[in-house]
Amino acid sequence: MGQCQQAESAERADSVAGPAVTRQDYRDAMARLGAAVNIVTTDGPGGRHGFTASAVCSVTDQPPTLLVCLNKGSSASAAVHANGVVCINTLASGHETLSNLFGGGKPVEERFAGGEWRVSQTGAPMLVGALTAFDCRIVRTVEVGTHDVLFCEVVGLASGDGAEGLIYFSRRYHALQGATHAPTERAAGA
Ligand SMILES: NC(=O)C1=CN([C@@H]2O[C@H](COP(=O)(O)OP(=O)(O)OC[C@H]3O[C@@H](n4cnc5c(N)ncnc54)[C@H](O)[C@@H]3O)[C@@H](O)[C@H]2O)C=CC1
Ligand SMILES: Cc1cc2nc3c(=O)[nH]c(=O)nc-3n(C[C@H](O)[C@H](O)[C@H](O)COP(=O)(O)O)c2cc1C
Repeated sequence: MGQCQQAESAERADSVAGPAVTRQDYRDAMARLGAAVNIVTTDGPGGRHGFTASAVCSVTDQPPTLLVCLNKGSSASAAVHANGVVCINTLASGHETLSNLFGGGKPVEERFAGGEWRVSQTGAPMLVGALTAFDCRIVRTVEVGTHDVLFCEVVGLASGDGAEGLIYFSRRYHALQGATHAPTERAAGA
């Protein structure tokens, strides 16, 4: 086996019988799957932290639950696990700079200085001006490969009046036109 083939085979996903899919193949395919952009924040005994996440998905509405995939190597990981709470702040168009601030490599204080925050019911920072925000307790964590899948039960919600969403697609941000609606705020089940 030549050097190139060896390197390629080392890059293949860890699957016994599955097709040969490299990490780069997978990422290139995922780049074609558009997703909302969120800043996931936390605070508590483990300290304040936050990271940008597109791997966020609704699981069930009873009890209202989302999942978030967090890279175990992220600088936010220890704080998220220690605090056991997160606020999933879904970004609106115009939040691209904030998304990049929380997208890695910046000190925590610099990240939070880029936005206006208030303290949610769980204590996690809630972004003023977020399209919508889910205040959550982490009820279960499942480790898969490089990531922890956090199952987050929603205990409070806040929706802003922003009309345009933000989508990450093809490694770029795109504004998404939507209908304007009145701001709401409520605890889950209310
Ligand atoms: N789920 C994740 O952990 C994601 C991580 N990122 C990180 O943001 C940076 C820039 O990303 P892009 O400009 O989109 O280029 P990219 O080529 O690194 O990623 C393309 C797509 O692949 C997926 N992806 C990337 N890294 C992943 C990972 N470690 N685990 C699972 N899925 C992953 C995402 O859907 C992403 O939009 C990279 O460092 C990337 O690792 C970005 C999106 C999702
Ligand atoms: C648009 C975008 C989406 C991202 N989505 C995720 C994600 O879903 N899960 C994740 O663990 N990291 C995601 N990241 C990467 C993290 O925001 C961050 O870079 C990573 O946690 C490492 O950051 P650190 O410098 O704090 O360690 C994303 C980055 C960007 C720019």
